[in-house]
Amino acid sequence: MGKTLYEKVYDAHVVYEAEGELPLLYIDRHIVHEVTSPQAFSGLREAGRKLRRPELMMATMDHDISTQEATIEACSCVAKKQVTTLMKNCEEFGVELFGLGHPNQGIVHIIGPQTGFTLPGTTLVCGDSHTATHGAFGALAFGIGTSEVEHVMATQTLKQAKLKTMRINCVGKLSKGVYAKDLILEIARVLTTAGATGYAIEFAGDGVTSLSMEGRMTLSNMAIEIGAKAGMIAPDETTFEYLKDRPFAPKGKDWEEAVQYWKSLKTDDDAVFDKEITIDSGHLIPMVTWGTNPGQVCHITDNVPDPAQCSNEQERHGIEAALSYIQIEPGQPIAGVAIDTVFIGSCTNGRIEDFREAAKVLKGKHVAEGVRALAVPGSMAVKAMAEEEGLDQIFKEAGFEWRLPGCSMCLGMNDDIAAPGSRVASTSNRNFIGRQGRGSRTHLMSPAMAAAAAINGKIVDVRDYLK
Ligand SMILES: CC(C)[C@H](C(=O)O)[C@@H](O)C(=O)O
Ligand code: SF4
Repeated sequence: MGKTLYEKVYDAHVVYEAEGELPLLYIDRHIVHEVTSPQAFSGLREAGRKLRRPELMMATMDHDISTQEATIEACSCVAKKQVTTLMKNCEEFGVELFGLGHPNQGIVHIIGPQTGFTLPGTTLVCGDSHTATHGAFGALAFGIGTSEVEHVMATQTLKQAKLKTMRINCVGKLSKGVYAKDLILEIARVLTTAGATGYAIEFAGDGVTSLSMEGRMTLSNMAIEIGAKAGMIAPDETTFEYLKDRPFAPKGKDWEEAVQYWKSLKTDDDAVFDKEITIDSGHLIPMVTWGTNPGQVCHITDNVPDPAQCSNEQERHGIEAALSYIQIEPGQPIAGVAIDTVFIGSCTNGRIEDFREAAKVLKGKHVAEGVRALAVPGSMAVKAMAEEEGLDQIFKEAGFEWRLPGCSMCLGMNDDIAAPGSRVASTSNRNFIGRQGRGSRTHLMSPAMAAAAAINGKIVDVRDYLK
């Protein structure tokens, strides 16, 4: 029987399998950030250990740094400590750090791919739940806990159970005004946030292969939001084209050999998945979340659910609680809901294409009165590219604040916090209660949809603005 893409990468990395224990996998790549690494470094220091392969690690700061000023002074108290600790640790243990102001600095899941550190067929880990993002390249990438971070640092291996496999076949290319973000939100609607628990997903079909690498990363990024540990996409010409000549990608003869190998990283025709589902991506329309998890989402033309019409008691309570927090009437249309804050950024939608698409909507327009709008590039490279194309001007002229790279209002660990009671049109990946600031409410959507919401002061169908 043939193998799936996941099985091929997993099997190629098993270094030891003791009876009755989980297989030990070799880890090719490890990225660290300021929030989940301090204890791991301390553990190593206390045990008198060194890093097994420091050259396979990359470090950056993203979660709680200021996006207004690239200095330690501009960081909050806790952030200052985490940032300086990371600097000291990287110095002491010999890890390459892309710190504040460095041209490679940015959100972990944006700088890995952009520098060619993320490669097909590798195992890649990071102490961060959205590590699945790198699976868009055909890497087996997943988030790990702090004790696992320490284990990888010390041994370059990790014990990992083999996951169940699921293929999500996306049939049909996305139409104008519909993006990878809409596709993953539709998948979350169909599967719910627990639908892929225990699985490694493979995203397939022409709805996926027609996407750019940026779009594919948006899909893989949110695999965790439907419960999956990994979200992989088979590497193809689009992948190779994206990676060629990136600083850490192989060069010359090594590149040729690597591409040869990467071409084998496809699910075999006779491989069997534990589960397969099909999504009609060809007829998809823009999506917006109405609740407090990414699975509570509907099409822009829909009304939010009415709990009174729900026969399942648990589901009814879930809807009631979400609507009560989010303050939307049962059965109300999602279009037309007023927003006062807009956030375009994060590891889901903080890439160059995201700013290009939002800028198309914003060009020559201004955000509605009373709307606070932030545009936060995912990395210094994205920022530089956007500025070279003049996108920053479009954002600024539209009344957006154009910031420095970081996680920013995705989770409000720095001072980019949504005000209590505010309602945010956000391109990030989590709409949990209070995620962007205590008492704030989040509606997840694509960058183009967020831009359209910004200029209208309410949730609208972006397709009306792209004619
Ligand atoms: C702070 C960090 C550990 C966290 C995560 O693991 O995901 C963050 O990135 C998030 O998105 O909530
Ligand atoms: S941008 Fe948001 S989701 Fe991504 S790593 Fe940062 S906090 Fe986590």
